[in-house]
Amino acid sequence: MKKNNIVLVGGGSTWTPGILKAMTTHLDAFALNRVVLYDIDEKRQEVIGEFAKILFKEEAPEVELVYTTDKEVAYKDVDFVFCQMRTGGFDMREKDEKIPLSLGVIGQETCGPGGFAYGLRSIKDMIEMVKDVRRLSPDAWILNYTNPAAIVSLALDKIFPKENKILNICDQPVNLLRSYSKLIDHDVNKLEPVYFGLNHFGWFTQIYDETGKDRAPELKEIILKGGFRPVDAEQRDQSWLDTYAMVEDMLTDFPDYLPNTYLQYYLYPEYKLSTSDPKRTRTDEVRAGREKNVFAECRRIVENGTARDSKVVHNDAHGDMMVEVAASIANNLRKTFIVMVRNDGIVSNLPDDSMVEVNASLGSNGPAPYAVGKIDTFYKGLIENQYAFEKLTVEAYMEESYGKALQALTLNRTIGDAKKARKVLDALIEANAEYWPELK
Ligand SMILES: NC(=O)c1ccc[n+]([C@@H]2O[C@H](COP(=O)([O-])OP(=O)(O)OC[C@H]3O[C@@H](n4cnc5c(N)ncnc54)[C@H](O)[C@@H]3O)[C@@H](O)[C@H]2O)c1
Ligand SMILES: O=P(O)(O)OC[C@H]1O[C@H](O[C@H]2[C@H](O)[C@@H](O)[C@@H](O)O[C@@H]2CO)[C@H](O)[C@@H](O)[C@@H]1O
Ligand SMILES: [Mn+2]
Repeated sequence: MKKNNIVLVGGGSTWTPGILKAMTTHLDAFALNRVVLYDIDEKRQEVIGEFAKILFKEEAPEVELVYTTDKEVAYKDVDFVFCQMRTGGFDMREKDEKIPLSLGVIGQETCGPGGFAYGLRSIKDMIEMVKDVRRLSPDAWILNYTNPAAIVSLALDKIFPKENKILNICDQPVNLLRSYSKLIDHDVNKLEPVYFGLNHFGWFTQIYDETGKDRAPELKEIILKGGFRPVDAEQRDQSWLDTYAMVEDMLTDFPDYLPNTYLQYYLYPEYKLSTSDPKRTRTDEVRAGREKNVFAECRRIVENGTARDSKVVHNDAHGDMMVEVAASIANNLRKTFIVMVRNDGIVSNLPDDSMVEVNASLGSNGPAPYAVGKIDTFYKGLIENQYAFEKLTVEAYMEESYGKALQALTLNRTIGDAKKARKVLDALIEANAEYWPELK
């Protein structure tokens, strides 16, 4: 089996320890030669990088581990790029959440005006990353997790239309599947989901088990009777528990399919707004929780010189999935994953150039998506509205157009009012002056 050279972009991310741990536990499936951690923030990178050296010395001593802030080192001769950057960091995520909330609309990392603002920041850095990678590693696979993945994937598809080695993926479907598997006490690896939609905007239509039986009806009944909690509820902050609980409401109103949790912001914007605190948002929870714990634990491990007793770097859906996706491509396994691809007729009554999130078999020639066919009016209407928002957002960036930005935000279901959209847009322009193109 070929041994791969990997670069993890956003090497100082809170998710990096878990991904590295997953790499060390999947070496039989995904062989490694060299792992480079790359970040633009030297301090963050050093803490996680020193931890990584200990982890790899203990769990995978044959693999070379390097960390750097030099992109010439990072992108040279790699087979796979795992990309998970956050342009503007948590300081800007906080503004994405708090500015809209202070103006009376939803403030969220990837949905509504927060996702719009984050999107305009991410696109620039993502274009630069793709160009750098292609200069230094023309054949590398770029596996992107950077959010807002819906907008990033659409922008990259428009800007690099001939690229066939960029794949955008989200871990939310796999994480939901793990939670369903717990509800019916079934091995998650034996469940086969069928899914359609846009990223953070989709539905599971069936959940087949190994006998071919669709378990979705049973799952819906269980959730409608007893609610829904994530598989790792003990490790979740309150906002994620509230989010999962909303699945019961969505199923009560729209019982056809099992919804992605992110649909709560589009279906119940007024309720979500009324239960949000503009002074304390998800960013505050992450800073006080995951970020603080991950960095403290990495420092502790470095001080002790061993990672063997560590809990923070445990595997979850995120790390496992990233490595399994890479393994399926590297070794032409053609396993099925839910990924983002250009529609091109997969959902036959949606625009060809939308980036849909659907099942695909994943091998060395990339994703081979499965056809979905026609979707019903309610779902088509919701998706077309959201897709128009995403497309206008990307066009606003590419054409540096204030008018398109205003159209995008006016269309978004979390706003739906042009005067509100203009207020939020103007406030976000001011906050993002350092990151966005000038919108004229
Ligand atoms: N697709 C998914 O389902 C999924 C799941 C989890 C996280 N994410 C995304 O992964 C990313 C990281 O999330 P996080 O919460 O760990 O954030 P984080 O801020 O902890 O980590 C991101 C890191 O990226 C670095 N960075 C910023 N710009 C960079 C650039 N141009 N080049 C290299 N590094 C850069 C930052 O310095 C930071 O250390 C975010 O985009 C997040 O939305 C996606
Ligand atoms: O608010 P955050 O930073 O905790 O999370 C935002 C991300 O949420 C989703 O990711 C889930 C993931 O699916 C699951 O495996 C688990 O690790 O929790 C994460 C949330 O904490 C979402 O899919 C990502 O796109 C978001 O970035
Ligand atoms: Mn996601």
